[in-house]
Order: sequence, then structure tokens, then C-alpha cells
Amino acid sequence: MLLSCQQCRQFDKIAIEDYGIPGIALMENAGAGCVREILQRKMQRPTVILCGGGNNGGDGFVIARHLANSGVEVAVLLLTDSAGLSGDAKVNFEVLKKMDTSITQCDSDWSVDAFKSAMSKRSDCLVIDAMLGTGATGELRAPFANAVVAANELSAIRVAIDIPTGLDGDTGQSNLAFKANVTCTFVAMKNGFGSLEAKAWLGEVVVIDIGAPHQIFERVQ
Ligand SMILES: NC(=O)C1=CN([C@@H]2O[C@H](COP(=O)(O)OP(=O)(O)OC[C@H]3O[C@@H](n4cnc5c(N)ncnc54)[C@H](O)[C@@H]3O)[C@@H](O)[C@H]2O)[C@@H](O)CC1
Ligand SMILES: [K+]
Repeated sequence: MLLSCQQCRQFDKIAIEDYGIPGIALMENAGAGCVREILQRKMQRPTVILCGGGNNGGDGFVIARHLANSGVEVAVLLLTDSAGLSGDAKVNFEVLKKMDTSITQCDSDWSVDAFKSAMSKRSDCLVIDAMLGTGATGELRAPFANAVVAANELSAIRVAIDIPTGLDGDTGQSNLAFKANVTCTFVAMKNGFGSLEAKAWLGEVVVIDIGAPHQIFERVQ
């Protein structure tokens, strides 16, 4: 089944508002599901998680916590001012802050080299893209494009969360996107994932169930 980004957002909204599942429970299931996939594939190794300021970044904070609990060395690069975090993402950020995970705030003027040197301290690492998901609009703004370029140039395993940052989930088009080996997408494949152009950025796609009732599918068709 393929859904548009808007339908995926509607799916989450119905789960939260009509079924009463707290958004933070969905986020926990989403992040924990990604970590389960990473561990099953034995991809665990020193990990850098690139986090944006929305709920995709929130998934990244959950992933950081679960990976750290599994004994993985984790470093988070936050591409936004932490003061702007809100809702479920903020809750998970505050939890992570109390752990001994390294968190670095990356200002909008961070260059490709700055990202590369922050990431390559951990050679042959796993890089996780939790920068942008279904809430992305328009061209990548600073410093997201530089983070994507740097991540793509590293010799690393790359995992994208929900949608590779820079890829339009609805059309499958992109000028520049995070080049994933594996994309862990939530609820359903997005409409654009079927296009040939998208496959180059997506790698293998795994659909992660976030625990919302499947009856909701009938309402977003
Ligand atoms: N409760 C929910 O709705 C759930 C959401 N989930 C995650 O939440 C994501 C959607 O979260 P959001 O709606 O917060 O959206 P995103 O996290 O995709 O992005 C929104 C943020 O990115 C910024 N932004 C948008 N376009 C940009 C661009 N081109 N360049 C730089 N910054 C840009 C916005 O200012 C905003 O801060 C999903 O993809 C999924 O990963 C999951 O946790 C499952 C539950
Ligand atoms: K992403």
C-alpha cells in the first residue's frame, strides 16, 4: 500500500485524536521499531544521529536512547536550536539530555567539512538521518544540505528514518537527498517511493508498524 505524506499525517492524527493513543507512544514505537530493525540486521556500531527540529528529530532522540541502552556509542548532532523543540520531540530530548549521550548543536553556518569532522571521529560508523520526514517543505535550508552532503561522502552505513531527507515523499523527486542503504518508513510506503529516481536514495525500504489500529487505513484512503 502507498500513502501520501498528508495521508500518513492524517493516519497519526486519527490514532491520537480519535483512538486516544498519545503521540509520544507512537513516537516510542516508531523509534524502538527502527532500533529493532538495526539490531536484527547487525548494523550496530558507533552511531551518529542527525536530528532535525520536528517529530522526525524526536524519533532520532528515541533511537539514540534505545541504541545507547543496547551498548552502542551514540552521538547526536542537532541541526536546530534546542530552545525551539516542542511537544513529544522536546520530551524525548530532555530525557536524552539526562543520559550521558553526546549532543552537539550545529548552527546554520556549519559547513560540509564541519559536519564531516564531527561525524568521522567515529570511523565506519552508522549514520542515521532523523532530520526531516513528512513535515518537510521546499528546498533544504541551512545547515541541512551540508549535513546531507557530508553524510553521503562518509564511508558509513546510512539509515533514513521515515523518508530520506531531501527526497519528496510524494513525487520521489530530489536534487540532493540523504543516500540511504536502508529506509525505515512508518505506517506505509509513501507514494513517491515507487519511482525509479527515488530508489537511488531509499536503498532497501522497511515498513515499521507504529502500533496504531489498522482500521485507520480505511479512513485515509
Ligand atoms: N505523532 C506523530 O505525528 C508521529 C510522527 N512521527 C514522525 O514525525 C514526522 C513528522 O514530524 P513533523 O510534522 O514534526 O515534521 P518533520 O519532523 O518532518 O519536519 C518539521 C520540521 O522541519 C523544519 N523544516 C521543514 N522543511 C524544511 C527544510 N526544507 N529545510 C529545513 N528545515 C525544514 C520545520 O521548520 C520543522 O521544524 C514523521 O515523518 C515521523 O518521522 C513518528 O514519530 C510517528 C508519530
Ligand atoms: K529522515
